[in-house]
Amino acid sequence: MGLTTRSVALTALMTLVTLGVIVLALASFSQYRSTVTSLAEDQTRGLLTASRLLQQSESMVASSAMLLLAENHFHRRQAMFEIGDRREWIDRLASELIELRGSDAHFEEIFQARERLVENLAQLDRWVQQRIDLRADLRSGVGSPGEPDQADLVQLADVEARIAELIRANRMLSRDLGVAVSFHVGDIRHDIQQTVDVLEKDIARRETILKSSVVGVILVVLATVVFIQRSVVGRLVTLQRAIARERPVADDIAVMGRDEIARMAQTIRHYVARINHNEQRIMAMNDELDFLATHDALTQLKNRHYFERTLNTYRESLEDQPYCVAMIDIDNFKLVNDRHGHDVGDEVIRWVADLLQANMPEGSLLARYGGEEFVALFPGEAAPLAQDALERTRERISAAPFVIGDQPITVSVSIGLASRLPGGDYALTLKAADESLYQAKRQGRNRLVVRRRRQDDEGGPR
Ligand SMILES: Nc1nc2c(ncn2[C@@H]2O[C@H](COP(=O)(O)OP(=O)(O)OP(=O)(O)O)[C@@H](O)[C@H]2O)c(=O)[nH]1
Repeated sequence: MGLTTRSVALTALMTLVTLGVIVLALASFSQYRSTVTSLAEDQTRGLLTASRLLQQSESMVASSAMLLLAENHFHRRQAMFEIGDRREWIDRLASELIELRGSDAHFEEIFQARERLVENLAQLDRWVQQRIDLRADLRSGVGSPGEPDQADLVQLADVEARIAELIRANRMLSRDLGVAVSFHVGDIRHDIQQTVDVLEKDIARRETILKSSVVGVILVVLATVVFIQRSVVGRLVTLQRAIARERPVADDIAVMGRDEIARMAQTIRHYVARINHNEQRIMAMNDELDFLATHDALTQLKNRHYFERTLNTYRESLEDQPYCVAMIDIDNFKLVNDRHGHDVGDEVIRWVADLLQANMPEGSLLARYGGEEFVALFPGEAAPLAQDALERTRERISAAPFVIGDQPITVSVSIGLASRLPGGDYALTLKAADESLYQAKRQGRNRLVVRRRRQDDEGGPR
């Protein structure tokens, strides 16, 4: 599976889990809101209605006091009108309660108490009516004027007693009604408690689900981080380290898997291999160019350019130490070319170069100076050995003729050797060696002439 696919899968998973948590949280909030609304609207309204019902019952009983105190029929009817009004309210509030919670046993008690209360009040009304009439009779002196009728007095006392009894009964009924309403209120509170219990359980359950979901989200996020660290960052860092080396090696670039980074690593590996290959070719070409720039193609000796460049680097150290320079030239070389051809002339130059090189003391430098001419530098400890080495080589060249096919060719060299002139530089020393070479040629060739100290070297030659 590619990196893109894995990233998309992880992102989709994370999005799904996060969306799940959000939906769950929203659903919980919505449920809590509807439960709280129901608590606030229905059950709290039920409580309020019940308390108003209780108030109306008490008011009804209180109205019976008005009835009790009525001294005429007008006041009595007024009190009864008030009682009727309370009764209507009690009915309305009771219906409202039934609508909210449905009917139960306590409603039966409430309605019975209310019915009996209403009946008692109607009875009370009749007794009060009778009392008003009796009192009116007694005041108007019906029977014997000036003296109250004994029968009326007895009847009035009887009515008063019945009224007192009804008042007591009404108080009891009022208490029963209050108790029934209280029970009903208790039921409502029980309902509220049940709703709260269910809500608490539900909250606890959803809390557990939400916590698990949050742990799930954290795990998915951690998995994503680990995945990115291991599959992307870690591999990129390894790749970066492999190619940040001074000389990256293709085999050090790990190609793991078949995803995008693996393909990129494969491409980089391919390029590193190509770059290394090209670099090796360029270095080989550089070596070759360097060799060609510093060597003579025919003899493989160092060339004049290299010789002079080396002298420049030696210049300062050569000031303080002894050295000598030799110029070596093949004798009558034009004749070799003319008699045996240019190619044979080349072979002779190579042969002389090899012999010279083979006999040079350690630390010395030999170069082809041009044509059939060579130059040698003997710095420091090589200088005292120079003359012997050159003499020995010269003798070997002239003693062992160069043979081409079955034809021997006599070859000899003339050598001019000069030590460093005091106060003089390399160019003067080289010139002195060249003069000695010229002397050797003039003295008959095949010899070595050492530049001796002269009067005009004052300052001066040795
Ligand atoms: N085969 C061959 N000949 C060369 C090369 N370079 C120079 N020559 C020849 O070397 C010859 C040098 O001749 P001269 O300078 O007259 O010197 P010489 O004949 O050696 O005589 P002396 O130096 O006086 O002994 C010339 O004929 C050049 O053409 C080379 O690389 N190969």
